[in-house]
Amino acid sequence: MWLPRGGASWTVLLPLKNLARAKSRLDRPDRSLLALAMALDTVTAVLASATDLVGAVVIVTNDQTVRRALSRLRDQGDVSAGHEAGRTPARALSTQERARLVIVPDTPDQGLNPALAHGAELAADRWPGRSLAALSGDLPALRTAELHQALAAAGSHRRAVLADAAGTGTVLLTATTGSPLGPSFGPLSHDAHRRSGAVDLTDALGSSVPGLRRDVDTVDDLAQARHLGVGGATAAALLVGQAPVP
Ligand SMILES: Nc1nc2c(ncn2[C@@H]2O[C@H](COP(=O)(O)OP(=O)(O)OP(=O)(O)O)[C@@H](O)[C@H]2O)c(=O)[nH]1
Ligand SMILES: C=C(OP(=O)(O)O)C(=O)O
Repeated sequence: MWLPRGGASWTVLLPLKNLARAKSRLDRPDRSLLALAMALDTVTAVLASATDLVGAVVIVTNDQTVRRALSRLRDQGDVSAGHEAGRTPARALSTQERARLVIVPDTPDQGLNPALAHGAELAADRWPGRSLAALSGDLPALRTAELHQALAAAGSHRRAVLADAAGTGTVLLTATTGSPLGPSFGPLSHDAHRRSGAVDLTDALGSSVPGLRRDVDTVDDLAQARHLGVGGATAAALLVGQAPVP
C-alpha cells in the first residue's frame, strides 16, 4: 500500500463492530444503515488529515458490508452524497489520501479491546516507530482539524485519552512509540484509561473539538451530532430514513 514519504507520526486504529449488532442503543430501525454511514464519515474525516501527520488508517472489522463500503471509498473516492446544513461539503479525497486505508480482520473477534490490541500489534509490526491513535468509529460530526488538534496535544505524552461528550467514555486513546496502547474501552472507560496512566486531554481540548467528542450511541446523541453538522454519508442515510414509505 502507498504510504507518505518520510515519517508520518501516527497510525490511526478504527474498530468497527458487525453491523447486525452495532448501535443497539440507537432506537431507530435504520441503526445498521446509520452505523455504516457514521463510520464512513468518521473514516473520511480521518483520511482528509495531513499525510505527513497520519500514515495508515487501519480499520479492524469482520463485517463484510463494512469492508466492501470502505474498499469502495479507498478505490473509488468519496461516497458521501451530500451534507447537512452547518457543515461545508466534504471535499473529494485525493488518491493518496484514500490509499492509506487498510482494512484488517478482527481476528480475535472477542470484543472491542481485543480488536484494538490486535490492530495495535499489527500496526507496530508493519509501521514501527509510529505512534498509535485508537479512535471511535461513530463520530459523524468529526472535523479533520479537530483530529489534528487532538493529535498535536497527544503527541507530547506517552499515553493520552480524550473523553466523549458525556465525559465518561473514550473517543480517542493514544500511545507514542514504544508505549502500550492499553485499551480499556467500555463503561466508564475514560476514568479507566486515566487510572492506567493515560494523560487526560479533555480539559485542555475542552469545547474546541465538539465533533471529535460527539460519539453517537442514542437518538439524543444523533440530534446533537446533527446540530454540529454531520458528514455526507450520514446526511444521505438520514434522508433515506425520511423517505416516504412507498
Ligand atoms: N471490531 C470491533 N469493533 C467494535 C466492537 N465493539 C464496538 N466496536 C466499535 O467501537 C466503537 C465504539 O462502539 P460502541 O459505541 O461502544 O458500540 P456500538 O456497537 O457501536 O454501540 P452499542 O451496541 O450501543 O454498544 C465503534 O466504532 C464500534 O463499531 C467489537 O467487538 N469489535
Ligand atoms: C466503548 C465505548 O463507547 P460507548 O461508551 O459509546 O459504548 C467507550 O466510551 O469506551
